[in-house]
Amino acid sequence: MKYVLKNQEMQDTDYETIHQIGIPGLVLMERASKAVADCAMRHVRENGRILVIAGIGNNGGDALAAARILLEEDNRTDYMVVGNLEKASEDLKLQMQILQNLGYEPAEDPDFKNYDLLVEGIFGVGLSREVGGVYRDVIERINQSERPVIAVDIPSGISGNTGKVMGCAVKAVETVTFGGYKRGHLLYPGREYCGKVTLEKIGFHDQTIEKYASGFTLEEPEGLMPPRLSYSNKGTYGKILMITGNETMSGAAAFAGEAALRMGAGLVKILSDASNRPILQSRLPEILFGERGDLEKSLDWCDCILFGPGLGAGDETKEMLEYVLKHGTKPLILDADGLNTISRYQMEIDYPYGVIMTPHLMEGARLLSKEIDEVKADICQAAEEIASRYHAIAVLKDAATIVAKNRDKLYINQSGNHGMASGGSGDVLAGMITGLAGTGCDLYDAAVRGVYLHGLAGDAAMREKGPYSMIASDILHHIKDVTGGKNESILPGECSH
Ligand SMILES: NC(=O)C1=CN([C@@H]2O[C@H](COP(=O)(O)OP(=O)(O)OC[C@H]3O[C@@H](n4cnc5c(N)ncnc54)[C@H](OP(=O)(O)O)[C@@H]3O)[C@@H](O)[C@H]2O)[C@@H](O)CC1
Ligand SMILES: [K+]
Repeated sequence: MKYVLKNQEMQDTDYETIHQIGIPGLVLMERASKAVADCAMRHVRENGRILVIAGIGNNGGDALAAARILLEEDNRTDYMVVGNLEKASEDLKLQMQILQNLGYEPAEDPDFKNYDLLVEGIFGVGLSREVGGVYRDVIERINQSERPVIAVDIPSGISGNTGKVMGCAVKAVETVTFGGYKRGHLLYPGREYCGKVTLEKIGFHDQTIEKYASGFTLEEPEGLMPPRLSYSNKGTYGKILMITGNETMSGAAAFAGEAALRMGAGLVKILSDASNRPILQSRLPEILFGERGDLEKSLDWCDCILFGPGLGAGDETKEMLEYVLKHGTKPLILDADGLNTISRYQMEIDYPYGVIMTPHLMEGARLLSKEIDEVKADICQAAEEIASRYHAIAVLKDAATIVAKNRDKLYINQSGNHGMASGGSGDVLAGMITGLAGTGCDLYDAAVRGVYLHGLAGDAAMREKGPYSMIASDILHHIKDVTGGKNESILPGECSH
């Protein structure tokens, strides 16, 4: 798990580290610049020429100190500063003075194409508005030079808060960042401008970062699945009720049902249109099948409910949803037509047993009565608004899916790929989350882990089938690769095969 910060949260972490813990800013800067210089040296061959381009804030200070370290290591390095030096930060002025004391003057109007590598520290977490004027000119020259660029902390022009391009932005091959990821590293389009993101420790302590970070991300699949016990039976791992699939969409029910079973669920019962009985029971004989009339007794039977995939958003769905919201007493996962029904009939939700809502951007926009562009402008905020308005855990699905719940840290997902943008993928996700929730996993953990593992299964599918040819069934097929436990013993000492 890694923390993710907004600009202000990083600045608060800086402030506390320097002024309360007592690590001088210049010590942090020296470690940051050493990490940047090391990264630059990995990118240039011997005798390669490096140009360091600094702004006038501390991001520029990191860059100039990196130039000094590169020169100390005998690299052919020039530097330049963009902006009015009279307004520069004290640390930037100091770093520049040190370079001059060592006899290194800034390069005058250098041709960027004469260098093998550019290192840019124009703006970091202090970027506060759209980029224009001389800064815009330099950023455009950097991109037009077609030279590899290393960005200090975050590519200049990318908002650390939203990943938005603030007028223009540097396209980097690698970004070296410090302490924790910034949201702009993980959210699109920023993520595409960063290249590889390397996270370095430079003296911020984990407790300080944890105190200020409002977000986190997962990078390791280990330890995410609920434990399985030697002494257990199918009742131990959850009885899941799925209200899914109308007469034209049996596939949605099949995908969600199989995904929950592949996540380790004990029993899955699908309530669907009667015409789906032969299709579902031949495709997935492991499931129990029920018709809509079984709703009342099925609600008593289950440990967890999935409502929505492939249902259609008509009056019958509305009536069933009203019934579930009134009589259900178990955690509820609302997906697809469950969500469309809520928007269409302007239903309010205040369900005390826990709700996860899994909208894609268009469904999210409808839930908030907003335009999709407003949602895209800050998807973290949109996810938080859905969570707060519907008293739910919101899983807002996009290339970087967000999971939000009031007062908890927000999750930003990094797994997955564009090959997953195809029919059925969302049903698989809904089934995976429900499978985890039904097994007794905390609901927020079920949402986060389901999203992350779904992305990893999609990555495994892409490696096998490629982004064009992979389909939702391939994601299902690869769930086995991400749940682990293949070598786990059934009884002590029984794992040799
Ligand atoms: N604290 C520390 O010691 C450590 C800091 N660290 C490093 O410092 C970085 C943060 O430094 P920072 O806070 O000085 O902000 P930074 O990103 O350099 O930019 C500020 C300058 O940009 C200007 N400006 C902003 N937007 C603009 C625009 N659109 N167009 C034009 N100008 C604009 C802004 O002007 P102003 O808004 O004040 O008018 C100000 O002059 C951080 O990312 C990390 O690299 C690490 O070394 C760890 C230790
Ligand atoms: K930068």
